[in-house]
Parts: sequence; structure tokens; C-alpha cells
Amino acid sequence: MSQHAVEANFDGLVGPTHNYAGLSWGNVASKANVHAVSNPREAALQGLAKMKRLADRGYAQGILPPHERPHLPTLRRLGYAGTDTDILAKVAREAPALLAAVSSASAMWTANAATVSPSADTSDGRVHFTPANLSAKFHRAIEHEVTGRSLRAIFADERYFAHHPALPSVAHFGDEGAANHTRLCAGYGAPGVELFVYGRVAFNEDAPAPTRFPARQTLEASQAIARLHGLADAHRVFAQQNPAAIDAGVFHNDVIAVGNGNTLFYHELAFLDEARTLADIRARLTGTELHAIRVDAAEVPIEDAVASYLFNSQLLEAPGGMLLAVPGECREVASVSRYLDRLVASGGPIQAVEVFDVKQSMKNGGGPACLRLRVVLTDEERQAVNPGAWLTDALYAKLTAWVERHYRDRLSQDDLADPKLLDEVRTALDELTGLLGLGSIYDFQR
Ligand SMILES: NCCC[C@H](NC(=O)CCC(=O)O)C(=O)O
Repeated sequence: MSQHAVEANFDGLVGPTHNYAGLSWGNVASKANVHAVSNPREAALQGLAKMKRLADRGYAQGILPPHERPHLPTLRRLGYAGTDTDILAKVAREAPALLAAVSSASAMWTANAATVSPSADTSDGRVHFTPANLSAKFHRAIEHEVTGRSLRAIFADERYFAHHPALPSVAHFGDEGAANHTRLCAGYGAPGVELFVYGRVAFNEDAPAPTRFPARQTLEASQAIARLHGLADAHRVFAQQNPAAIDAGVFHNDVIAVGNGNTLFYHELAFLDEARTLADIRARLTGTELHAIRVDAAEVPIEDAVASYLFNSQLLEAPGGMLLAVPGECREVASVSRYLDRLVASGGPIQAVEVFDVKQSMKNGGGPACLRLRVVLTDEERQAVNPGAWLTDALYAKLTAWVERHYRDRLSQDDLADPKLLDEVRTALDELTGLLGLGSIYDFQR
């Protein structure tokens, strides 16, 4: 028996400290734009415009809030003491890299917020959430606690929603959430196959692994999530990401593959064992046939896939076929632009391509797909979601005005030490939790 369900997208609202600090070794864009001056206001408005366009098309669109940054509680835990102003001045002087890390607006990339398993797949029939520990990068490893609070505030009803704490925050259980997790199914309410893609095997030093850049996700982490979420073998597949792709800058699987419904769109270098990955999915997928759309390196070289973020698109179910929501950069890379024209003309499941401008986020290595967390919800579960988190026309208007009121239009690394910035952030976020009906989720509110 399958119930009617939809795929909702919960986008991260870009925070007021969005900046380019070059924090992510292995993420080409983050390193390329180190110390560029950012525009947090534009970043947030670009994100909101994407959400609005999709909401207007009838997609269920939700919001996850930004985090409090700079995060003074982390600095205090690391031994800095005194007033907030004293601490900011001292860290800026002694350890500017640490100040940048605790100031990142990286919680905006909600594909890394958590792994979510829909109720049709789990043993207890509830939707399961596990915030990602993001242990590979210090600036991201401090996200999961507040992410967990936000998720609990939005998906509060325990009859429908189950929340787990993040996995142990060590390299062995490095977990990057939904960016390495794809669900394939005949229909959203039907049982699906959850594809977990990992970069290395922590407890086997002989297993293949990248040599240049870090593999952020381990097999052991993916297996733990599948256990916690109560996914039987029929609902899960584990596949290793091609180490060569990671070494080419593909730090998450969602930089080289995207799937939805019965369609998997991926680059030939995505998986270490492509044939086995597809066979494992096909053996479990029921009620439909898998459409595997493979992009060859001869058509789109992996460097072009990374530069354009072709695969970091949102693949969305649309009337009469699927829609690929791509970042603007896809039209700036010739091989990719030509490929997209051929794709739409091919008569396959992807019928339309639409361009979204998320350049501020792209310069840190986050495309349309990074900016959203997918949550499949039955009609009943959807009713149980905290209504404040849905992007309505009224909320869109309030949030754009809120951004325009509180956000700066330029932020350099030096600005991060400005005590006024911290005040601005807290004032804005305090107002935001009211707008979204979230209660007190931030440390400064507790
Ligand atoms: N899913 C997209 C994540 C992008 C993110 N970038 C960053 O954190 C860069 C931040 C900076 O360099 O300022 C990351 O690499 O995890």
C-alpha cells in the first residue's frame, strides 16, 4: 500500500556572514575564491529567488535557518575568555583562520545538513533524520547540534518523525549527509532504494581511496545511518565513489550524480564499480525500471563537470517529464551547454532545463543541489510539519525584507572581527526564529 507523497525541498537560508575563506581543501571553488569579497545580501536573495521560483511552480518548498556566526561558544570552548568583543579581537590577531572557520555561513548547504529516510523505507514507518557530523572540516563539524535543533523544531511530531544524534565526530565515521545519498523509487509514496555513496572504507587501509584530496564520507558512516534508519537490505545500496573523481575535485557525490524517481543522471567517473552499482539498484527497485543517464567523459570532461556543477542540479519531477534546474555556470562551459541541448532533444526522461543564478554560493562550491535538503512526506506527514517553515508568498516577502534590513552587501575577512557584525547577526536571527516560528534554537537565545 503506498500513500500519496511529495518530495519537499528545504533550502538553507544563506546567513549574514557568507564569506570566502578558502576553508575546504578538495573543493576547487572554495580554494579558487579564497579571500574574495562576498556579498551576503545578494547570496541570500539569490537563494530566496530560487526557492520562490520553485514554490511558484507548485513544489513544496521549505526553509532551514542559518546558524549563529561567528560562533562564540566554540571559541570559549577552545579557551578564549572575556567579553565577546575581547574574544573577537584576540582571535582575529592570534588565529584569523580560526575566526574564519567559526564565522562560515556553511550551514546554507543543507544537502549536508542530514540524511533523511522517508517513511516508506524505514522499519518503524516514520521519517528518520540524522544530522551529518561533517567531521572532515572543522568549520562544518560545528553545525550538527544546531541543525538537529532546527530539524526537531520543524519536524516535531514524534508520531511521524524520528531524530537521531549525529554519528561520532571522528574521521572513521565521517558523514556528509544527503549530498552522498540518493533515493530512487517508482513513486514518492512507494518503497524506494536509498543509494549511499562513500569515499573510503575506514577500517580497511587496503581499500581504494583518493590520494590527493580527502574522502569525506566513509562506508562505516553510511552503514550506521542505514542501521539507525531501519533500512532493510531491500531498501539500501552502498557504492564507492570513484577515488579519481574525488581527486579531480568531486568532494561529494552530488557534484557528479543526481537521481530522482526512477532516473539516475551521472558521469561515467562517478562510481568505482558502475556496473555493480546499477545492478544493485536494479535488483531492489520495484514497480519501475531504472533510467540510467550516463554522461561520458568524451562528451563532458570531468573538469567541465566540476567547473559547471552540471550534476549539482536539482532533478525535479514535472508534468510530462523531469526538469533539471541547473546553475548559470552550465551555460558558460561550452561542452556542458552543448550536452544540455542534446539531453533535452534526446526524448529521455529529462524534458527541460532551467537556469538558476546562485553565483554567490557557487563561488564556495555550492550549486542548486547543495542548497537543498530533500524530505519526502506523505500528505499526513506534510500536515504535521511546523507550518512556519514553508515558503509562502507572505513569508517570501517578509524574508526578502528581513535580508534587506539586516544583511551587508560586502564582507571581507577583516570584517569578521567587527563586534558590530556579531550584534547584527544576533538581532537578525532573533527576529528570524520569530518569523519562522522555531522557538529558541540558537545558543545566544538560551
Ligand atoms: N555541498 C556544498 C558544500 C560546500 C562547502 N564549502 C565551504 O564550506 C567553503 C567555505 C569557504 O571556503 O569559505 C563545503 O566544502 O563543504
